[in-house]
Amino acid sequence: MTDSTLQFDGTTKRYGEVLALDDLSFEVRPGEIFGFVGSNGAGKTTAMRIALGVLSADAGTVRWRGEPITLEMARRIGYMPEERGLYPKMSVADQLEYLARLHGMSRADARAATVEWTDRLGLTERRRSEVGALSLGNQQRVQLAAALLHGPELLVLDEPFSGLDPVAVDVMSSVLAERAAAGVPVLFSSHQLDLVQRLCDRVGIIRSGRLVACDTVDALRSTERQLTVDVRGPWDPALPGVRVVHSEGTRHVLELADDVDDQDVLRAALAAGPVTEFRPNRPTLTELFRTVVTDEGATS
Ligand SMILES: Nc1ncnc2c1ncn2[C@@H]1O[C@H](COP(=O)(O)OP(=O)(O)OP(=O)(O)O)[C@@H](O)[C@H]1O
Repeated sequence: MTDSTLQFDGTTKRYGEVLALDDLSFEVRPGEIFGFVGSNGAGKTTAMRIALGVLSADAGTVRWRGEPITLEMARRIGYMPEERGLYPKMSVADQLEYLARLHGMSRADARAATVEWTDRLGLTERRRSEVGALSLGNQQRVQLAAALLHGPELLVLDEPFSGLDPVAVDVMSSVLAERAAAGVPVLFSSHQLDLVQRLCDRVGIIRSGRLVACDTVDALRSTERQLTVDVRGPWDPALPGVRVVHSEGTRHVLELADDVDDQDVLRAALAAGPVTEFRPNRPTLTELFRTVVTDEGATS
């Protein structure tokens, strides 16, 4: 494979007793925005750090453009680590120019890119401020600028949206879409599943270091047979082959096994009282995530 796909292949990592990644395999294709989601401690950061070569795997490989990622290749990646590594006493502009230079840019290019990205991310007025004096959201914007200003050919971003206000979320979303449209593979982790649902071409759900679902958002949302039923009366919807995803008052979201006839569910509901709502339900990514995670137990 010589295209710019990022590929995890059987990646496994232990921290002592903790199996943080367990035979993790998936790929992020050129031009694709891939959302990496999972509970706290599921293994997202570990996977991303291995992709960057910051951490080594115990088994398996991560390849980009068909090869294990070398230090030289890593310079062409835009990486946003979970633990943000900015120098608090340096000004925003000095910081960004310095980081751009580390990525091999000339002084003039580094300066121009700093101006461009600080303008784009709404930091024009903050260029001369010390990073440590900025609000957390603005520090986050600087971190994003740092990941983007050298024109990376692969983006690996650990929770890039956390702490951003809605305007910054929109800017960030459009930047990711633009980079993907230019053919860059984009991998990012997030707990903001509505955002992931809106933005991503494909999503990988990781639980205890294993990939438990990986597909387009549409395909994932179609895998469950769910119904929303509202019955104005006391009703226990836990019929054979029916799992109650959640109930709120008289309104229930139900997941049906393959052999359950939805008309039987309707008859049972009508026997309990007037049915004011009965419709197939396409779960949101958030609902799907809850199902996938709680089905198989909580993570550490
Ligand atoms: N340096 C370390 N030493 C020991 N255990 C670690 C270390 N780093 C991570 N772990 C463990 O590995 C597992 C995966 O952690 P990781 O940080 O990759 O998860 P995550 O999905 O990024 O979580 P979050 O959403 O909370 O950021 C967890 O059980 C965590 O406690």
